[in-house]
Amino acid sequence: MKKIVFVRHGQSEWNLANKFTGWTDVDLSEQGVKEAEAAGEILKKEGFTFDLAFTSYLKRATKTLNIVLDIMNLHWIPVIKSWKLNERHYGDLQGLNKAEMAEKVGEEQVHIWRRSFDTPPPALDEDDSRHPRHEKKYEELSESELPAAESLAMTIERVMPFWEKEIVPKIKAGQKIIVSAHGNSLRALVKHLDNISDDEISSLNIPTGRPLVYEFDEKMNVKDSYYLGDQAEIEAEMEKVKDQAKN
Ligand SMILES: O=C(O)[C@@H](CO)OP(=O)(O)O
Repeated sequence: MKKIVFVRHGQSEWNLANKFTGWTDVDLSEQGVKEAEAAGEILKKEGFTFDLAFTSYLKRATKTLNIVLDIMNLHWIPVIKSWKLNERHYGDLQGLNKAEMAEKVGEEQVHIWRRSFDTPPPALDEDDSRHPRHEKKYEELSESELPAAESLAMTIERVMPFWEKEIVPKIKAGQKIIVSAHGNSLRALVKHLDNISDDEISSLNIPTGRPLVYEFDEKMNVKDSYYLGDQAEIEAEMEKVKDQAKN
């Protein structure tokens, strides 16, 4: 049986502060470290092992992966990092509080920014210091690849080719893989794997630090998918993500 494990990074400092984060490179919170440790523990307990890992360029995902691999004593496996697994770029909203914004512009508007399929948030100006063109870690990106704000649809356009080209062939070759990424880059993947419509994807929320397993048949059809851990707790965490912009 071919499998892959996805994990959204543990709670970040800005998840804790309820701020739009996107490509802002914030650290894990104390609770986020604990969530990453719990992810490693449950993967170990359930008998998972990996021979290859993927993560983004953002430290909340790379640190989560390092903690998981540390607990599983898998420091030695190759880790492939790509900006293509980064969180969706949240444009000019990055740094703003979600609930405060809902108070200001209304919950409906914030819901559109957070969960609509193809409406991007307001874009960053090119000379804004938060624009990725000013960061060394994105110097490999071409002009057309550098985002100033992304919708989920735009995120899908960079995540899915990476999935097809870099990850799927390795699953097919029998490699056991873990991907440590982000709420919206993982929503892009889950949308594809579960064949979720553009409308329905708006109600999908991914909790932090919970391993999500996908099982495939030989033709890479999804046979099963499930979160590891207490299902009631996981449901409650998904609801909390959904309600972040409630004031
Ligand atoms: O702020 C962000 O980058 C993401 C993930 O934390 O938020 P949201 O769930 O609102 O898309």
